[in-house]
Amino acid sequence: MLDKFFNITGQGSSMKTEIVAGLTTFATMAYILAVNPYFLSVAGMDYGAVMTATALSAVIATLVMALVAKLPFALAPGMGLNAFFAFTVCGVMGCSWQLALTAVFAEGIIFLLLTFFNVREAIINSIPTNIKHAISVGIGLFIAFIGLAHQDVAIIVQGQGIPVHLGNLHAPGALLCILGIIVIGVLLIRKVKGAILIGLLIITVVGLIPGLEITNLPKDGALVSLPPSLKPIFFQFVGFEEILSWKFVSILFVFLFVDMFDTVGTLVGVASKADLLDEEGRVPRVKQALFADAIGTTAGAVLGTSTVTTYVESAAGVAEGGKTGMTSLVVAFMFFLALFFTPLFTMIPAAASSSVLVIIGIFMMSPITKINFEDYSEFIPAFLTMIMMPLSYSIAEGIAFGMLSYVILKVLTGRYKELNIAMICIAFIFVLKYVYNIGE
Ligand SMILES: Nc1nc2[nH]cnc2c(=O)[nH]1
Repeated sequence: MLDKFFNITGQGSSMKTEIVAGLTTFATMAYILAVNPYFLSVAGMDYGAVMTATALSAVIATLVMALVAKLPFALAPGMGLNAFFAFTVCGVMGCSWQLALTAVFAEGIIFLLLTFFNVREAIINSIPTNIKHAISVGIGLFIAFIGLAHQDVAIIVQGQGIPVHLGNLHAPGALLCILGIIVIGVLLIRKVKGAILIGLLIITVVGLIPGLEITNLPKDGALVSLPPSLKPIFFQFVGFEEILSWKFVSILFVFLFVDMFDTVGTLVGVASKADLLDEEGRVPRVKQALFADAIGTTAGAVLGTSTVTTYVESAAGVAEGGKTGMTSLVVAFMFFLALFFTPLFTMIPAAASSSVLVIIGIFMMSPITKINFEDYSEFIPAFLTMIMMPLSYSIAEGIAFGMLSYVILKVLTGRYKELNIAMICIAFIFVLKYVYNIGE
């Protein structure tokens, strides 16, 4: 029945492949169950309640992705915007978390409307093919960088006088991450099914060796626990008088902008990697996928968490052969289980997930061969898209640099016939963003 509903065999996949893919994606995302509550608790929110909201919002959004869009993508509160929520909006700007949550809710509603009126779909379809390939490559570089620079791994660290440099390779976190890359690499070369998942488990077990202190053991030894109550953060929005301010509008704009281009980039990049794009380079059922994202953000804000987004980690399951909504159904089920087994799932150490991020980074690089290297009006924007993602630490900024340079170069070389109205509108919005420093 599930095979028929998701057309698993028809798409050249199998039930086993889809389940392994779902488990793999979940394993690379499980860290969010611990990290999101940690970030939002810095903003004053209740840690346990945010953990429940994180898992529940991931279940809801990923279920919509599985059952309505039938695509192998998983969703959860994003790491870029939860940091912006906690450290910029509530920290630097001094706003209450209730105001920040209201901005997330408003963003979710606007997203629903933009999706309903096909605006987001038009944006995705207007991205030039070479930039679409470059988005995948840029995400690859970005996630490998995230893995290598994770504080518990620190193979790449902040430099003194230079932006970054090599960290201490003798530290256990760095060594285990390197071991993870080698183990998964060997398994992949030997074509072992479930290579990423096996690698994750091996590093988690090796991290248990006494003295290493890599794998996070549950504090009181209990692996099962009831989910904490949502009550302190459920439906906590501010009134109209606080919404009618420039501060609120500028916060809302950043949530909207980053979420929109992050999601667009992730959908295009990971779908391209999964060979899911049609002949014209379009993501199938993209409207439904965007709908899942918008529902996730809106429901997440009601439950009490920052913007829910489509995760780049979905590339891990796709790399294991996941092609259908069955993969995401497994992820949704695992997030549901996680509500009761949080201590178990948060054992996976950063060294293990970071080695996976590096390996996925390598997978995401492969569309580089499809980029047109001969025509500089295509290659320069593609290059800027790729290089700006890791260096600005943002998928959205990478796309902004790529799209802006694309339009400028085509106009200045008299090739404006290759542009369409949507591209010009997007470039114009990016010009406004940079001229007025919105989001800085
Ligand atoms: N696309 C995307 N994937 C993520 N994985 C973890 N955080 C994020 C995020 O903010 N965006």
